[in-house]
Amino acid sequence: MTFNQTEKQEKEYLQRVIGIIHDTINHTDSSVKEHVETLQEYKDYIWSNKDIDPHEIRSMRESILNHYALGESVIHKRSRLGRILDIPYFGRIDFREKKDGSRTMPVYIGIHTFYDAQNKMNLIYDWRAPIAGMFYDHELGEASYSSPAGEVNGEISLKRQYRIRGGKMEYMIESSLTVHDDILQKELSSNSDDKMKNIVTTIQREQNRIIRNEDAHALIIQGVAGSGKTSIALHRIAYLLYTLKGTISSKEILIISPNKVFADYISNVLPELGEESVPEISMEQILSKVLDDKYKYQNFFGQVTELLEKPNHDFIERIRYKSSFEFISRLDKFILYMENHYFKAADVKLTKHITIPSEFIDEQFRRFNRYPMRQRFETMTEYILDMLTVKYYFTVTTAVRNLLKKEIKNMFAGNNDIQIYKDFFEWMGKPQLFKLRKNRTLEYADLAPLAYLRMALDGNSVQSGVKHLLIDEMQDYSPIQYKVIQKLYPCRKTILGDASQSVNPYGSSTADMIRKSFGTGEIMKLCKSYRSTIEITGFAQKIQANNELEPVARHGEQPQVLSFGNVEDEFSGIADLVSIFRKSNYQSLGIVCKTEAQAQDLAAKLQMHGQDVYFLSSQSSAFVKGIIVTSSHMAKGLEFDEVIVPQVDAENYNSIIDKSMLYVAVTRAMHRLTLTYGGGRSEFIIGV
Ligand SMILES: Nc1ncnc2c1ncn2[C@@H]1O[C@H](COP(=O)(O)OP(=O)(O)OP(=O)(O)O)[C@@H](O)[C@H]1O
Repeated sequence: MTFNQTEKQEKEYLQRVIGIIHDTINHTDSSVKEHVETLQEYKDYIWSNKDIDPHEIRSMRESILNHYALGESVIHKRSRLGRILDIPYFGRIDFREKKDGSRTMPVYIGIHTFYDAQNKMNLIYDWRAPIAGMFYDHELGEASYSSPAGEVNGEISLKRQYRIRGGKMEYMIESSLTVHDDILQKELSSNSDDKMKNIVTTIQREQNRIIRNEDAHALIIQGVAGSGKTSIALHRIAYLLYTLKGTISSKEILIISPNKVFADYISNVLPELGEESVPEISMEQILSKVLDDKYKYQNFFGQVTELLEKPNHDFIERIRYKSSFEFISRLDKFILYMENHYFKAADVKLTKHITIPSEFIDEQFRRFNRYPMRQRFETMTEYILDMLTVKYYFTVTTAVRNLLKKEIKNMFAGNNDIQIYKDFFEWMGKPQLFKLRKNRTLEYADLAPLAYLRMALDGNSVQSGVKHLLIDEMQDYSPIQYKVIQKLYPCRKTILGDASQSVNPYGSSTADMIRKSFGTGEIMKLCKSYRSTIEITGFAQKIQANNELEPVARHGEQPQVLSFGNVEDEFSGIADLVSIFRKSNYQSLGIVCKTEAQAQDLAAKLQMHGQDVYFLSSQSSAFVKGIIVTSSHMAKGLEFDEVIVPQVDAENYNSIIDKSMLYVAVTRAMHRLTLTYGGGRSEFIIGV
């Protein structure tokens, strides 16, 4: 007989579980109170007794620290319990192990484990627990999971999904499937939020494989637009924090994210899953730090803007070449060349009677070749002075030591970063590929090679505090950037992106290129797209086809392309669309322009027209709900219920990079999409 067979029984059981959670919360509250009172008692005692002996103080300090730690863990437990009251669980499987005498066990699955201490049983299993993995991976019938004691085989005889909100069961669905389509459809049809939400109730099988992959040292996820890459990567982090508890903590994970707005947008997922947020950083910050933040540089946003607004053949060539593997191999050869030609030894007169011959100094430079070049000076100095002391009883003074070190350093022609980098281009016979901008500002594409050179000369500063690195929007980074990353962060990595969504088409990387740069990596693909309706996905496919993409079966309105006679009419049309949006049930509207300048201009005009819109710029640090006017570059990774793409004119959208931007813009739409133009229609939307 099935445990909780009927919906009525399930509803009663839910209330029983909630009652037990309440009891546990009450118990936890009194435990917190006790800890607070005890700590207060200690404090009072210390304040009122001036002559406590040191022995007693020591033992009291230990007790206080103990109470404090216990109190903290109880508070943590209390907040977890508070969270599960709302949705204690969302799924159930009945599993019977293939073993004599074993009984069918109902496994209720939620965001956190809940153990009923009184009855000594687990009432809810964490979605990350090995047994819970079967909920995502298996249909009814034979199933297995890996436990610490080995593979457990058995059979799933029942599978249910529940929608519980505010502690009330809205409905339950019994299904033989992994995750029932109706529930997924309901999730996907709902409106967007101001922050990314967790998808723990509807994780799909192919997504679960990525979340739970513990083997790959570098897991590279190539996923089509809206396939859940970012969501999955964050669930994977939560999974790793659970599975590897004690060996990795949130602080030891680092996310390389494209900008502050995106970091803010995803910041809720881990806390929703009961984990702390993890630190984030940008690629530019990492590279600039390697160079001691010494140089002014054009940032990535600046590079993209320049490519969009003032595309210049030479600039494109510089970026393109610096993103090639040939460039890396030339750079490696140049480093070898420096090793052989940049150190010119000379005699050093240490005192009136002692001169160190150049041959001897040169020999030492070669002897210490296992050290990076600029690290040898100190070691060579020490070695030479030691030899002098041993052989000639020479007394080394600080002045002599400093003199010798300075002389040796001056024999090396590679002490100035920018100079050697310039030399490198001369040496290759391609001096035109390096250009310093006004005020000695480096181009973005030069930041990584310069950091690479610096690390070769000074040694790597391995960031051993980072145990797992997450890189989102992987397609926007070039192979040389990955080389630097690999040297700095030799830890495990999860890297995700979509080659079709590059805003940096001349300097982008595919999954294969990333694997080649790292020298290792397992590539996994996500081909199903969940964000947009079939109609929107079909429209995007006509702009830039991806044969691997499979849209989720969810229908909606046909995207519209609206033609206006001129820009003024187009603007009025957009203002009308904004008014229509306000009357709709949708929560978020993204007006996504090609460039930031266009977005700023449009936002200002709409504001003048009395429309309450928010201009999201590259300087913004938070995502807001409502009506946003922004550029494609900034919109990347975000999503909106409705998207309007203005100015899709032939003049505005005609290059490869324009096409990429248009693709990014249209794939941000979940439910409704409109494109407008006031002049000639762009070739990218002819026939769509
Ligand atoms: N299994 C799932 N259940 C419910 N929703 C899902 C699922 N997978 C993805 N989604 C939804 O699809 C949308 C896209 O997810 P996400 O932003 O993670 O995709 P992405 O691949 O990173 O997108 P892009 O590369 O286009 O920015 C989100 O609204 C997410 O909640």
